[in-house]
Amino acid sequence: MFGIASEKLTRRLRYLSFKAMLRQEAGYFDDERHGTGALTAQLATEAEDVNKVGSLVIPSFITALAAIAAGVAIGFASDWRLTLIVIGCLPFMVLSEYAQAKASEGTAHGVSKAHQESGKAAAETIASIKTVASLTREHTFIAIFNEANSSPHAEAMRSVYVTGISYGLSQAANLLIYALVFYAGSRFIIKDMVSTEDLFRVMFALMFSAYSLGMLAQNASNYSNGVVSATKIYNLIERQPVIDGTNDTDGQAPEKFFGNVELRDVEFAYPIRPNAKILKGVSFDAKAGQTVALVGGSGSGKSTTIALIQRLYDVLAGSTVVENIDVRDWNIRQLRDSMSIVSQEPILFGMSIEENILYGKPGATHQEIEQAAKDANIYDFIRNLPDGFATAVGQKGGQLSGGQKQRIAIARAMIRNPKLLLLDEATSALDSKSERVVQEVLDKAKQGRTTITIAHRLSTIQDSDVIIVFQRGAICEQGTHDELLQRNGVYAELVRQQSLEVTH
Ligand SMILES: Nc1ncnc2c1ncn2[C@@H]1O[C@H](COP(=O)(O)OP(=O)(O)OP(=O)(O)O)[C@@H](O)[C@H]1O
Repeated sequence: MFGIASEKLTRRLRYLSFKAMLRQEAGYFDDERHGTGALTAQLATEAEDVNKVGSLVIPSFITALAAIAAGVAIGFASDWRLTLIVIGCLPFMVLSEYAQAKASEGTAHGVSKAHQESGKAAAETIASIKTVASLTREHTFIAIFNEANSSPHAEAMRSVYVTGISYGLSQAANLLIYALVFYAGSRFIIKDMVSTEDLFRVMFALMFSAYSLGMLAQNASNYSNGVVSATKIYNLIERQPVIDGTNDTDGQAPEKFFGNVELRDVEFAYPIRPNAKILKGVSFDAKAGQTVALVGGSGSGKSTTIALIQRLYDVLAGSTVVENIDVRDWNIRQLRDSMSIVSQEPILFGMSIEENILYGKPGATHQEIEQAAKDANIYDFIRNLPDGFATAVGQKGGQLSGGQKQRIAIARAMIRNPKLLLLDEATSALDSKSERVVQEVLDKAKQGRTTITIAHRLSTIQDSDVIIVFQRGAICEQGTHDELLQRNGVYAELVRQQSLEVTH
């Protein structure tokens, strides 16, 4: 009964903590202390700790209480002197069981923590197997894994000694206590103070009580682990995120969305590095239907700007305004639903092509899915696959080429028919042939919507209505391609550098 109840509670806690994780704002995950690895490990193990309280600690507490009551009653009904002697010895027996449990539990914890470290090294290597193989660095990573494994090995060796010695000591203590009680009992029998039956009755009744108390003592450590884990889980569940991506009730949304975006004197620093200003007074407009390009050196704050438009973070000062509403006043789900983003690394889920596209617009008809695939110029490819739209893409889309993945990601973005399209270097991870195909798709996709695009290849954004040039977190120039060339400033220099790269 307790087992069933605690299993149900564990499932609920897992559900609530996963839901809580999805509610947290992006900055929460940037913080290494709350890295995804730590949180998912928390999800897996801490609910289990709480489970043990219900399935082990509570039942063993009730069993121990019942066994002690019965043992003491039987003992006193048989012989009170022997009963008092055995009761006097009980704390020592319980203590020795507890010490043994504590020692082996402590070392087991150390071993499993050490194994987690080496497991992390192994998982990271396997996940990057192609890079490891192409760098021919297999031996390096085998050595790293071996090194990471030496700590669990040392821990395990320590555990063997500690567990062995503490087990031996606790068994010796128990046997000593038995010997003492039998010695006292036999003296009583010789003196005719007690019968042999009574001696064995008292012994067995109270020994079973001691055994159940020992079990309780062993499980008591699970109780403290359970409390610590429950506190962590509840802290996560009860944390009120500043930006709650699952909240679909609060906030407002405009009646009609045209795709107007406005940044006003935006100052920003990432929560993990609050003193490093990333954006310093950034202001620009993207009017409905315009194509606005963000260009500039690496690390100048372009992707950060896109993240602020999606309200993955909050600005420190100034405001990000979408359709005349500050993003902080928008309903966060409606804000994000009203735009689509295509980024450099297309992220597909390990499901079918159809399911992946459907994530853009749950409930879309098959016709809409096909149309989105046509818009993304991937329809013919999908139709020629043996399983068509039902083809599984593999984990992270691993069974597709970069260009195919990107076009499916574009289909997922286009199925929403977004009025605001954000493109964060959507073609820069592709080879030149795929890049051309995807660029054509994107050029078509820009029609009839506001597009904010980050591009390194300046030739792809020359026709933009406005080009915004970022330099170290601030805008240094903005205008059309021709205006900026005439100005002969940073943009013109970037164009010169790229044409030099092309001609060389
Ligand atoms: N999650 C984060 N936490 C802390 N700092 C970050 C985070 N993401 C980016 N940064 C830092 O913010 C700065 C701006 O990064 P951002 O990605 O916006 O630049 P970018 O102009 O898009 O660069 P690139 O063209 O290389 O993609 C960089 O210095 C980067 O190290």
